[in-house]
Amino acid sequence: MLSIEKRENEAMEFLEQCYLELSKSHQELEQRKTEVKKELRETGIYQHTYEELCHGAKMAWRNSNKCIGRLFWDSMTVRDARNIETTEGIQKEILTHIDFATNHGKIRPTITIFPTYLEVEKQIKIINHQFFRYAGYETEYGIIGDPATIELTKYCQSLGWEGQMGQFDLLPIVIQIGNENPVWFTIPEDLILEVEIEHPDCLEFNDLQLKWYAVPLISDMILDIGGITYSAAPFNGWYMGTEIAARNFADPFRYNMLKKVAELFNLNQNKESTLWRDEALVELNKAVLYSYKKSGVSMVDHHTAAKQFKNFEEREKKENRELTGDWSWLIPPISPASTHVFHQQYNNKIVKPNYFRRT
Ligand code: HEM
Ligand SMILES: N=C(Nc1cccc(CNC[C@@H]2CCCN2)c1)c1cccs1
Repeated sequence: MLSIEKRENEAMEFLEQCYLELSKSHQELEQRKTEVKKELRETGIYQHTYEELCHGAKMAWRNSNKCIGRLFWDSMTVRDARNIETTEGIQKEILTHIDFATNHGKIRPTITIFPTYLEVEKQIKIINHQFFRYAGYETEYGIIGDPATIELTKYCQSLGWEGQMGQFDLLPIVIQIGNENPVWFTIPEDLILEVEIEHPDCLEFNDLQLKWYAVPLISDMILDIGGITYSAAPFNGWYMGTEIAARNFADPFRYNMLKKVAELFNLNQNKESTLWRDEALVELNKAVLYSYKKSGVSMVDHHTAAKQFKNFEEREKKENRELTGDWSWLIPPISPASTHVFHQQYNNKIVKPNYFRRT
């Protein structure tokens, strides 16, 4: 927990940067700093104006070193849900976020910010890592579904949720206020947009019966703006194809599909040097990009994403802001050296506002 002193310094630093970027007058800045100092001294916390909250959430995205998608940082929709206090209210806001962000496939980067409290017993926590995620089941015949969610699946079952033991059962969303009993709910069918994965040139690809959800919606990161941390601030963008095709479907500890794809394309798996893994990965990535495009669901390929990131680098330079980045996350998992990112170094300094993993 931040000391009052530390929180005040972070608040002042944020207000100076934020008001400068919003071209506010010196007067407005000084007046606001006085107000915030007073509120902090009296209550130990302070309430952001909507403008500060909105710009702060965008600055946090702009400062996310691991994110290749930051060119569009200023165009995010920021939904202020700080007036919501009940689990019913939270559920309604979450479903409205999903509907608005999905937008029938033309995905809108969006964040919903729930209230934050000093009192631990009032803190809102969304248990899920992402709103959309498939269940993982350990059975005596092996694992069904996504191995990455086995623990969360067991936890949801302990709360009374019953899965269908399928490869792609969407898990419920679980929220908890303070130490109250967690509340769970399923996402209504009409709000769920998924993409069936097919290959542009190989009909048998459909036999793999692969699909994935349209909207990546991270719900377990903490938004830190000017010394205030928001523990429930779910945000979404659109997927980069490699996330699904080179990791979720390809990792041996996820859906582990490379062998099956190689069989489908009659690739010679007798020795590594036939590069059958690499060929299977490319076919899988082509299928994912083709399927999202065909379904009208937003997605970016890793080459286009790298070019957009190059634009971001140039624009940040023009704005006289020091670019920060985490090279090991910014390079895509396939053909990394075919992008400029691989051949460049990035300063991995942590700048706030930012999004942080829950510890
Ligand atoms: C608009 C399209 C976007 C694309 C294509 C994109 C792409 C990515 C990718 C590929 C990663 C690496 C993820 C992984 O390897 O697991 C990433 C990480 C990240 N992105 Fe973005 N992003 C987008 C929008 C956003 C938005 C709207 C936010 C927040 C407002 C955001 C914040 C982050 C953060 C915090 C991480 C690091 C996550 C972690 O530490 O685990 N991104 N992004
Ligand atoms: N395209 C996206 N991908 C993304 C972004 C942040 C975090 C994640 C999930 N990363 C964790 C997984 C699991 C370990 C390595 N990757 C995905 C977005 C998700 C939300 C906004 S954009």
